[in-house]
Amino acid sequence: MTDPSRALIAAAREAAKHAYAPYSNFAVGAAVLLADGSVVTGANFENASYGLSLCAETVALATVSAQGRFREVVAIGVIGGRIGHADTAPVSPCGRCRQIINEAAQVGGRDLPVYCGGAAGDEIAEYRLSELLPHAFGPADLR
Ligand SMILES: O=c1ccn([C@H]2C[C@H](O)[C@@H](CO)O2)c(=O)[nH]1
Repeated sequence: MTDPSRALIAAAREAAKHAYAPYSNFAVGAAVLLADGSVVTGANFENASYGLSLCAETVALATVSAQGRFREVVAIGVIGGRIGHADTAPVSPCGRCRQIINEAAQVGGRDLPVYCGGAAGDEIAEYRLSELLPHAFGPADLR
């Protein structure tokens, strides 16, 4: 497969248009690439009870799971930035999302590439999940 980073960042930016982020005013989009080439997206979903807010990566991966496709994840793109600004600094997944991405990585048997971008601009930072979450706790620990 050709490098999917640009397509995933573009899909994540499209998804971020649907962020529900009236409290932080920070819109995040995530795009999950599946093995057959299809892409599932999500955006952050905030709540008046702030701590209940869900991140874009979590929303996207829960949607993938609800489609019965959690084992098929091959890469993830994430973007974020302040609403109404063209922020270019790449946003990388929060700690909780790294743990959730790790679940997909472990059940799918892939050290998932995570592409990080800003709301605008060409900069893409590329990581592997094992770099973002070394020595992770995961399914193997429960065996
Ligand atoms: O990896 C991240 C980090 C933050 N957010 C959201 C949570 C909150 O709605 C807003 C500001 O933290 O960004 C995500 O969606 N993903």
